[in-house]
Amino acid sequence: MKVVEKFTSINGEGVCAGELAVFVRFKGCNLRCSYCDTMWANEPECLYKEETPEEILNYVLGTGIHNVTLTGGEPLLQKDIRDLIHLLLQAGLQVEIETNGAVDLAAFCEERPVFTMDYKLPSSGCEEYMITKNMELLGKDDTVKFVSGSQEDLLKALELIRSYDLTNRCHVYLSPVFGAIEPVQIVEFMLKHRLNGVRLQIQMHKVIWDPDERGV
Ligand SMILES: C[S@@+](CC[C@H](N)C(=O)[O-])C[C@H]1O[C@@H](n2cnc3c(N)ncnc32)[C@H](O)[C@@H]1O
Ligand SMILES: Nc1nc2[nH]cc(C(=O)O)c2c(=O)[nH]1
Ligand code: SF4
Ligand SMILES: [Mg+2]
Repeated sequence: MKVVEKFTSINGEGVCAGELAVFVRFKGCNLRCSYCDTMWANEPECLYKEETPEEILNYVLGTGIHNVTLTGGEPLLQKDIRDLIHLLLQAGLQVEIETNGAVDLAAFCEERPVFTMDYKLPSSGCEEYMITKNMELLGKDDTVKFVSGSQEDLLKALELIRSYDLTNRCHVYLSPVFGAIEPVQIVEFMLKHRLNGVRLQIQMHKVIWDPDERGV
């Protein structure tokens, strides 16, 4: 598997935000979002270490931390990702996958990690690649995240939350594209539309550390 970084930190995003987590970041992505904060991991020349699922499991076990986040890049494009998910779950770890909404989740639903799935909104430039039937595969422990950079994005998120009844299916987060929209604008939008059951999320690691710092 093509690993570009592994580190321990607090999870800065999602339902486990604030808890310790081990991160494994994989190289390569099938999208190119306008705002991507880890585009370096998607570049063909990015250096990586080839590691087996067993080696990754051993690293994770060695940290003594129970939450594992697989991210990237797009982690579900790694050839051995199913083997890795299997090993981590078998070891009793809490496995979260950050995925971009452009990979069919049906293939990953037997042995179930927790999915944090983005729906890429208009300002990402990648909305056309969204596989909307993924929404129907999500359950109460999963999350749909709308990373929003404009009012147009927020209106699209609202439409999807309503049409898929997302707040009754899974966790729903609105998160600002870092630096593109003020969090208060999202709060105002939530109040205006009475978005009960939806949470605002700010990437906590970008508040704690320099926003461009890697490995945190
Ligand atoms: C770098 S992506 C990797 C996983 C997967 N490719 C995806 O997009 O979900 C991890 C998370 O960071 C979010 N993200 C990337 N750039 C961001 C930015 N500039 N501001 C806020 N969130 C960002 C993505 O939307 C995604 O939820
Ligand atoms: N601390 C921290 N938490 C995170 N949660 C999701 C991340 C990601 O890049 O997917 C991330 C990250 O890069 N750092
Ligand atoms: S899908 Fe994720 S990793 Fe890929 S470009 Fe978009 S934010 Fe970056
Ligand atoms: Mg990140």
